[in-house]
Amino acid sequence: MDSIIVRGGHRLNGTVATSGSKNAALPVLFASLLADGEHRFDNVPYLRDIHSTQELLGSLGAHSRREGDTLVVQVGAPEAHVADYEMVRKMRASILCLGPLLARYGEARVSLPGGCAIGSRPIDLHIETMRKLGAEVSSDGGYVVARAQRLEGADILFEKVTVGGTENALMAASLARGTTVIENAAKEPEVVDLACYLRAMGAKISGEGSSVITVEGVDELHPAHHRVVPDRIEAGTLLLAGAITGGHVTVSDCVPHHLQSLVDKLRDAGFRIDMGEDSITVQGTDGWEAVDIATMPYPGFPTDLQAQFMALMTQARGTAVITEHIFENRFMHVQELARLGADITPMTQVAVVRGGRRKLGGAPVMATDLRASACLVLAGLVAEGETHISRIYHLDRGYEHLEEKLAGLGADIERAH
Ligand SMILES: CC(=O)N[C@H]1[C@@H](OP(=O)(O)OP(=O)(O)OC[C@H]2O[C@@H](n3ccc(=O)[nH]c3=O)[C@H](O)[C@@H]2O)O[C@H](CO)[C@@H](O)[C@@H]1O
Ligand SMILES: C=C(OP(=O)(O)O)C(=O)O
Repeated sequence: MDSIIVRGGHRLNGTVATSGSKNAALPVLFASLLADGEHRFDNVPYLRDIHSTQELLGSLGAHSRREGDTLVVQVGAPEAHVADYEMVRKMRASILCLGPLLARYGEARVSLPGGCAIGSRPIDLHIETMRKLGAEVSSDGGYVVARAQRLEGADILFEKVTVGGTENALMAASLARGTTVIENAAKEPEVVDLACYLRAMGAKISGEGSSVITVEGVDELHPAHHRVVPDRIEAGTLLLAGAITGGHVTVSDCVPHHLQSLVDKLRDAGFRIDMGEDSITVQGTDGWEAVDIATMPYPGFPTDLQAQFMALMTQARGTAVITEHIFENRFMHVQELARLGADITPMTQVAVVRGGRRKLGGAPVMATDLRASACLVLAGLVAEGETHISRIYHLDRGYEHLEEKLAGLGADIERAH
């Protein structure tokens, strides 16, 4: 099993490019199920989750091939409308085939994703949405089974902001009869990117990026060409890598305003940040202050950057309070950071990080989930000696060539096979 070895103590310097977004690429790939023919997606990162999605789409009659960073998906009639447990288990985003399959074929059988390391990850809001759109939904042997002759537009008010739920609603409503109004919709850039692709396919959507989205259903959609938005979480992780080493790093090929909440917190901590048209630069500093964060739906501080920000706070002057509002168990990295010498008290939703410029020391640690892995890499960049991170397959689900990108900035990091 692969692991990553980091030898800390090098300031990062230089420019590094952002890849396409995992969390935006997955929904648009699932949206391709809504129309037969050839769909083209540029800027699709090489990631384990993308590969898993290709496998799942293949089992649903949508075969794909790579042309460099472009993924071409050829959609044809599937033999069955089933997302198998073995595939869904590998990747929770598989639930995003529920809306497209149901809207297109009038039936879907999708394995229940179950919980994962970061939390229980229920799908009740997805199911409720399909019911509101007129589907009959039941569960059978660990699968959600949904059926509808033709979905009917409806008013959907989400009791909680849900990114995946909003995405499934958008895809299903695009082929429903009549108008759907989604209230308390997620405003994440990945939702906006999906709406853009659906519109390119002929969908009639307005209001994406705000909390009310309106969809006028159409009878048919067609394949289209789309460029996946840059990965704001990868960009944020790379920026934090520069910050934690006191380095001077420019993260290019990103959408700076997608990272406003992180930039604000970095400035509060005392970092100098310059925002360009499609780049962000963090300037080296030798000391920074502790600042509190609380994760929130966009445009709030992203849950997917909480672990990496915690690594930065272990090196701050003072005490930072980190509150996780999205997932109930997203502090698995705390115990591993403690193995490197960090002083953190985790409570139910809150972790108290006592920084005080405490030196971390290298140690063997274990990645427990995707962003926790990135957090340990960042901590390893400043830990004295060698940090050996195992179970790195989590990282490969969401970061393209992370160790090459960091090595390009001057980090001493390598992958051991
Ligand atoms: C709002 C938010 O920040 N969502 C994050 C969530 O998206 P993802 O789409 O995975 O999760 P949701 O946005 O749906 O979840 C938001 C909250 O709603 C709850 N929920 C969700 C669906 C449901 O049917 N019932 C229910 O109770 C979840 O448990 C969670 O507490 O994880 C992704 C991967 O880390 C992040 O990129 C997203 O930014
Ligand atoms: C947890 C994540 O992904 P997923 O929703 O695919 O598990 C993530 O992107 O941080």
